[in-house]
Amino acid sequence: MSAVKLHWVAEGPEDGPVVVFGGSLGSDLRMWEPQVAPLVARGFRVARYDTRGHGASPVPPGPYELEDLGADVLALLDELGAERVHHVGLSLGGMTGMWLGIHAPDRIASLVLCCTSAKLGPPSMWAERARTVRAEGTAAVAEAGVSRWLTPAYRERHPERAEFLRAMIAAVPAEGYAACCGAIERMDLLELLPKVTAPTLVIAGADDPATSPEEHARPIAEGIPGARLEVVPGAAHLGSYEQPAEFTRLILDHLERT
Ligand SMILES: O=C(O)CC1=CCC(=O)O1
Repeated sequence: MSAVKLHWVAEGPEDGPVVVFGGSLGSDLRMWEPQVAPLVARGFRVARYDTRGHGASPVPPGPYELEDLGADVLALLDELGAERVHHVGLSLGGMTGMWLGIHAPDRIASLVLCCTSAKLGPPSMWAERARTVRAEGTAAVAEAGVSRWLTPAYRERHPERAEFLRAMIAAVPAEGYAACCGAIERMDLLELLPKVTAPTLVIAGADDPATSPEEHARPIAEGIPGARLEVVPGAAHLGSYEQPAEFTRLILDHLERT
């Protein structure tokens, strides 16, 4: 399949180093709002995109593969006129980041891989979720999604933010969400991680029920030469949203070192 033209927003100085942000399954580019102002204030050009099938990006019929999502980002870099960028991705966005680091190393100055996995099974779970979404819509999986994204304590303190995120998932087109489930179901990057040459920071949420630090983040950090692992307390799967200050501090520190 050929690349689609993603919906994106870029903020910050036009001549600043470009940092591209890719989000989780079920999200749109608003999930990165907490990171924008701090990075812009440090002189970065922040480009956020909606993954294909999500937000205001096109929804081509499935199946999608991870290479399609990667090709979409390479087309976005061409559109931005950016030869080489930093890529920050969370979950599905991190999987796309790994694909870019493996297959387009010349375009990637550094990687930040948040709350993600190089192989996320079982495949039957993704097939079942895709079936549910195609039959009943994304609203049917939105509540369960928020319960993986946020810790119960955060939800209790911020019910309005939990509702904002629930509505975000419920607004994703069913075919886009389901086709991305298929891409995750078939993804296996573990053996390819040693090919990544970009300086890489892996960030995990200590309380992430979907991509736990030990089962998912550590194998990535051990597979990518020179990668560093940080585990953030009090964060579930959408760690950059729940613990924005600590995730942003770690991201900025990594960007400014590379
Ligand atoms: O929704 C989930 O189960 C968590 C998740 C896995 C990949 C992704 O982007 O989100």
